[in-house]
Amino acid sequence: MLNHQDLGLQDKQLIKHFSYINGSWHSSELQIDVTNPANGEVIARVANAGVAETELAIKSANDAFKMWSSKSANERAVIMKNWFDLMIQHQDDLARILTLEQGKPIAEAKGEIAYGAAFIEWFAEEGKRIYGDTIPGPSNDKRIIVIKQPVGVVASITPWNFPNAMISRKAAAALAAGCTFVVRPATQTPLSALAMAELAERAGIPAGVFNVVVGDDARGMGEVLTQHPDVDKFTFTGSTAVGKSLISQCATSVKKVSMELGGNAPFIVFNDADIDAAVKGALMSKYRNAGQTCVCTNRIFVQSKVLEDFIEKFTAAVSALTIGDGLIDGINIGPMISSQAVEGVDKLVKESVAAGAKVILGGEIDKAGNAFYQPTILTNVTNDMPIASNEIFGPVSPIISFEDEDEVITMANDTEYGLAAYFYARDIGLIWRVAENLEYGMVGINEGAISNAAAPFGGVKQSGNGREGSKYGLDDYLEIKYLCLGGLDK
Ligand SMILES: NC(=O)c1ccc[n+]([C@@H]2O[C@H](COP(=O)([O-])OP(=O)(O)OC[C@H]3O[C@@H](n4cnc5c(N)ncnc54)[C@H](O)[C@@H]3O)[C@@H](O)[C@H]2O)c1
Ligand SMILES: O=C[C@H](O)CS(=O)(=O)O
Repeated sequence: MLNHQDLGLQDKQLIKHFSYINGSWHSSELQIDVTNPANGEVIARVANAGVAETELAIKSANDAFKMWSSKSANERAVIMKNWFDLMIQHQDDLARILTLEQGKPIAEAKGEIAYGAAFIEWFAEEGKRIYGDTIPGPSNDKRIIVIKQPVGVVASITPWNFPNAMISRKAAAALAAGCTFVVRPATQTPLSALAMAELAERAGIPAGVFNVVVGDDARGMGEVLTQHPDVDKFTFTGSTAVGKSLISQCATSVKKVSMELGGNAPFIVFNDADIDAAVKGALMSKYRNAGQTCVCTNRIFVQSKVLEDFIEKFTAAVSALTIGDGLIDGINIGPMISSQAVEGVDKLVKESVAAGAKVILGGEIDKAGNAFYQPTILTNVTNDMPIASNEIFGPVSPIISFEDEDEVITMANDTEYGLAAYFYARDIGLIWRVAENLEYGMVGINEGAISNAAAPFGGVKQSGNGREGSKYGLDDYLEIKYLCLGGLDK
């Protein structure tokens, strides 16, 4: 196992080995190995918390709620701004920790830290704008008043693909609203979450307000987080399959729920598109994090007149991508999270080739190691092939040709998912029709990078419910209370 010195951090105190509960670091007998997906090296061992520690974290959050929610929005904002400042101050170390445990290229990891911190900065301010209403009453002796209050204790489970930003996108909104927070991060990537807890403590976030429980008993810990009577709201980011199971668990106590789930993003190139811009946008939206993002392009639809031109330019661009250890500057494609993930992607490719798809680039596990999959392009793909109907979650671009607008809208919408969609066109009438007819929560128009803290991130259909980021992102952490003031005519 590497020791702290080998990890190359400026601030070695950012590597934490214990769950963070009620302002203290909690050891456990068993341990979990945290491995670098690029080479399989054990980079750290963390204590393996379980149901008991999860229950303790919820109790701590419940005990801290009155104190935290009674602070003014300004007081909470000052502390959250400290947290933001520390995240930016330690951006390089946090990014290195992230790449070591998750694999993404270091430049992307630095981008994720800035993206994650942006939610803390954004919601520190939004918390000051939680407005209510006064509504004209039905008679002159009554007044209707609406106030908004924090929902209470928030429990969450987050994925490995954005181990910093998926936590801060939730925790920042929760804390700004006056809620307290418990997160169980993915087992593969606990170090980023624990480093966030270390900086939260340094920022002055009080004990019990922000808690991180790390353990590999996902099911057992999940049952506590979704069913404990002191949890008022549950929020999850991950696959649709797991999300469905967690929603049903939350039903037992009618918890407030928000879900950020899977995707199957169409990327549509129309005849009048700027092809060079479309190639750039497709590269960004497809190959970020080796294709392991929920909003990654999953199907590329190209209108027939520009098909050959797009394929030629896109193939040249993808061929230029470099694959290797994410810690090496200039690497574009790092390892996937595991060799099992690679095998799953390779299976989709092979099954689709058997059904008639053609590999024009890549299509194999890379010589860099068994967790590396070559940036791949398939042509002659149809919408019903496995590579098109499944969320790939890997660096593979299936290209599907189409003739007209109605045909491509029908194909693009023919999925249970509805998270992100992208299209490139110039005709303003077509832009409005396509934007309104795509059944997705987020649509990039002549743009492949759409995620930012000011925008409402979320999906429709089986991609989830609720929104994270933007002025809408607080709604999931607030309850509306209606006050009816009577007897005012005396
Ligand atoms: N919509 C979004 O914002 C968003 C963001 C990131 C990832 N995702 C989706 O997440 C998926 C990839 O991430 P993943 O492989 O970590 O997803 P996953 O659903 O397998 O795991 C997500 C989290 O849930 C935990 N988990 C798994 N089974 C559980 C159970 N039975 N009970 C409780 N917890 C359980 C995991 O340990 C992990 O922490 C993709 O589908 C991707 O689209 C969506
Ligand atoms: O994959 C999950 C993230 O939500 C992607 S993004 O960084 O928010 O675009």
